[in-house]
Amino acid sequence: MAASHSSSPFDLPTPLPDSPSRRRHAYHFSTQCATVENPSQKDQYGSSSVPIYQTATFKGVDGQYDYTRSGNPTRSHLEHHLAKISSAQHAFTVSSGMASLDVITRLLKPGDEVIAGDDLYGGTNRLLSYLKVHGGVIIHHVDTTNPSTILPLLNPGKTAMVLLESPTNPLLKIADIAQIASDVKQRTPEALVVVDNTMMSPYLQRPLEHGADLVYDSGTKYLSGHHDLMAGVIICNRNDIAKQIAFIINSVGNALTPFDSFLLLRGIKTLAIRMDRQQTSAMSVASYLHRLGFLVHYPGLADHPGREIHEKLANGPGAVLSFVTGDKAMSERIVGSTRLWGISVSFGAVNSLISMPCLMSHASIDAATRAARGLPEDLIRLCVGIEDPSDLIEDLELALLEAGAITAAPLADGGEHYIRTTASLPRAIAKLAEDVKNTGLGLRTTPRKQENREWFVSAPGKVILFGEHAVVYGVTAIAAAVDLRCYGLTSPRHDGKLSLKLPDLHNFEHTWDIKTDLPWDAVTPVLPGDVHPPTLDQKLVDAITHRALPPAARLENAQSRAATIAFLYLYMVLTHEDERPSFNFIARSSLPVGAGLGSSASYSSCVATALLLLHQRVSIPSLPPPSRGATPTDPAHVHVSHKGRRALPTEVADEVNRWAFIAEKVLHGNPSGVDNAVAVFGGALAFTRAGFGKKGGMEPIHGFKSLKFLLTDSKVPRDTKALVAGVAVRKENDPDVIEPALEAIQVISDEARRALSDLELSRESLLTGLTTMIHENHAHLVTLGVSHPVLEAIRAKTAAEPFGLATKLTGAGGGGCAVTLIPDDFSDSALRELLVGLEKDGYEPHVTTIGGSGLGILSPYDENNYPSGSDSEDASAPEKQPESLRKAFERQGVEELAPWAEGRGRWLYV
Ligand SMILES: Nc1ncnc2c1ncn2[C@@H]1O[C@H](COP(=O)(O)OP(=O)(O)O)[C@@H](O)[C@H]1O
Ligand SMILES: C[C@@](O)(CCOP(=O)(O)O)CC(=O)O
Repeated sequence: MAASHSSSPFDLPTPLPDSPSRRRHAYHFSTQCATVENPSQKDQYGSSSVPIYQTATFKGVDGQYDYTRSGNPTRSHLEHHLAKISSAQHAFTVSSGMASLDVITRLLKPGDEVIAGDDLYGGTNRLLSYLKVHGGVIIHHVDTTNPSTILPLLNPGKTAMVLLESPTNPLLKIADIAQIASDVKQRTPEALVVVDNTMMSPYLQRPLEHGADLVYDSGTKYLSGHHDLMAGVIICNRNDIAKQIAFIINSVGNALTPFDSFLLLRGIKTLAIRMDRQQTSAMSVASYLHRLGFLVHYPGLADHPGREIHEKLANGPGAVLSFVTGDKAMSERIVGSTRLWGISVSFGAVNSLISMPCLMSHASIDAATRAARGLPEDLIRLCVGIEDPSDLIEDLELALLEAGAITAAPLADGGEHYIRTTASLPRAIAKLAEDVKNTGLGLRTTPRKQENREWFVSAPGKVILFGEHAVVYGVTAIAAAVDLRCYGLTSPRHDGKLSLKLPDLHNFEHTWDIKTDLPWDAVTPVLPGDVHPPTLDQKLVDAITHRALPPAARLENAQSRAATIAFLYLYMVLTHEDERPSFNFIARSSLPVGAGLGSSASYSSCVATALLLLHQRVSIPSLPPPSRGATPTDPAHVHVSHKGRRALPTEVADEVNRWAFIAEKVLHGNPSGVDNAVAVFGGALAFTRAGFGKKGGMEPIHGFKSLKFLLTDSKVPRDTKALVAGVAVRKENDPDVIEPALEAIQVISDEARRALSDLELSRESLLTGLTTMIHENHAHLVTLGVSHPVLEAIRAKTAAEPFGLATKLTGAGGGGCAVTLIPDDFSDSALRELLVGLEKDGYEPHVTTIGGSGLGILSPYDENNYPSGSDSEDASAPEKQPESLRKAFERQGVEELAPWAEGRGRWLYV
């Protein structure tokens, strides 16, 4: 993991790459941990280990230090080192993790309100309860796994602090720190977002980067790693808060002692290496218990409900997990039977520990509150150390056997294996059902209603500025929404049929009898609340391909073939039991199809949204009914100045994004996910795919809106799937050429991200920098083998005098589109001349600004304006009835599509 250094003043000895062409990488985290250097505090004898200044006072009057309560050189070294590895501006160390929270909560005043989680470390809960009684502070406990539960409690002028743990202790629940921090900043900007990061350490998670104001760690745990000291760490970036924290620590007198500072500094040097080992073993232990059938809480497991969010926030699942047995006495027996696992509170040491939170770390929370907050009495927490994982699993297995939690069962081949004893199964099943029910988009308790609405949805295409192809291998891509979109419209049927119409693809159209024409025997439905596995169900793809596609003659076009399979795949896996909605779906796009502008992702996003709405797996927020009749131009609601943006909740966007990614997999084989992320979330993003040894996720970039680009469609068709597969082959055959190109592209993306977010960078430097980076990124794409003579011709034309512009291919390349940066001082007449020249050569140029809205859904309040476009009803529809939305949609020319759709009413956007 490369650390981000831009915000830390402690930039030595870490080198910063100063030009995209000079590949000099920032030191990785483990290097930084091991390298303790503070240039402003050189040791007089050059000692390689920081000395312990075991002194209470310092002589003299004008020295840097006078009294160890206020400052001590050993502690300064430690704090400098902690700020460096946390990429933070300020770090403080105190006598324990709880002392950190004590210092932080001293920022509160009587009457202030604090919002905290409902699954919290017992000590945190105890201190908050104390403050409630003695400090007049109002504490709200909420389920932080659902950011929307916090919203109603955000009380401007009152809410002073939002206190989060993620993962929580001990249930390993995940809070979307980034989403919550953004909500808090929007509604109660004065409130501080505080995160207890002890479970993760700065190696795995840096909440300041996700919008937190203050982060604290119990240094007793992973940072020190040996359970031989107590320490607390507080980090922050804001100078005003840092000043107050320093004041409180000095006043209270709980700063870390010189000797403990020395020990903590020593421990930190091995943080990364310990955590890597502990995390890998934790994954093995979690998988082992999961295989036996226990309900295991660990964000590394595929079925963990918060896994995707956790992967966005952190670089790994950590080394703490918990599980239930269904029986408190049995749990006690298991804990008592282990030998290698020490029965102990705390976690983070090199030795593995086992505990029952309700009897130990969380015993200070009374039983009724524990029950109310869903903390099971039989919960066992495991904190995995660095011992050999096979010894750990064997010890656990023997303890499970001794306690009667597992039993030997015969295998068909005559061997035997262990299975969980059935006595505790009902409880686990009940819990599972409860978990599913509790997920926001979970199982419906009411039967499905017949859907009579027409759903009109749309999603934008994208332009990748930097990082295409490389993004498939974990390199960051910088991409933004374009102002061309795909539109999808559903209309209900009542005849048990399903139809798909794709006017852009040779007017492809087909209708299926849902019961008889689709290969239902091949589908494993994904139930509401569940996520689709990371790989496609090839059996279903094959069954659709061979048994559900229309005759070959009608589907010789590979594009409509792929689009149909993607549509049917989603339709079938989203269907469960006999809930099989009957409707027509039609998609049209103002984007060129297959030109590198993400037409497939915008189509996938429209399909996913339409199907999720029709399968009633997502719903859009309800508004009060209009006070007067709506018309196509007047939605009859209060005017909303932000034009519908942010009206679709994040849960809907996330769910659509997950399913659009599945459709993209059908269309592309191995998509990175950047295209569908832009299609759903809109704006401009720095996107990194998860799973390449570094943090995956996306970050919005704001510096794009003012830039003007030219997108030139070369009109040379190409196939993303084949181009991506081609790069994979070259990477395999020629790693010495391809790997350095991928690394160089990462440097460009990092640099571009930094430049675009740097508000102080002059416009001229930004444009010059982007120009260089466009040339360099294109050169690397040539190395990856995805350019095309026609793209080089467009580059040459735009670069030639008098234009002198920088152009690169965008998207998969091999034809498709090129993107050209238009600087501010490029005259209108030169632009006209360039456009005419490009058109003359047979290309299709399009001047655009980027970064507009993502996924949109037409608010359904206009449903009365258009009768349902049901095919089965059309025949009997009286001529004089107004035209159906579907008919009008089909009739629009491609140029009019966007303004016409806009005029249909109020669009809600992500
Ligand atoms: N308007 C549309 N209607 C139907 N299918 C579409 C549409 N736009 C894109 N697709 C699907 O996406 C595929 C194009 O994907 P791809 O080659 O990656 O091009 P792009 O670079 O535009 O995303 C098409 O073959 C088709 O299957
Ligand atoms: C080449 C790639 O980086 C982008 C593909 O974009 P498009 O399909 O050409 O619009 C592949 C991907 O990110 O999935």
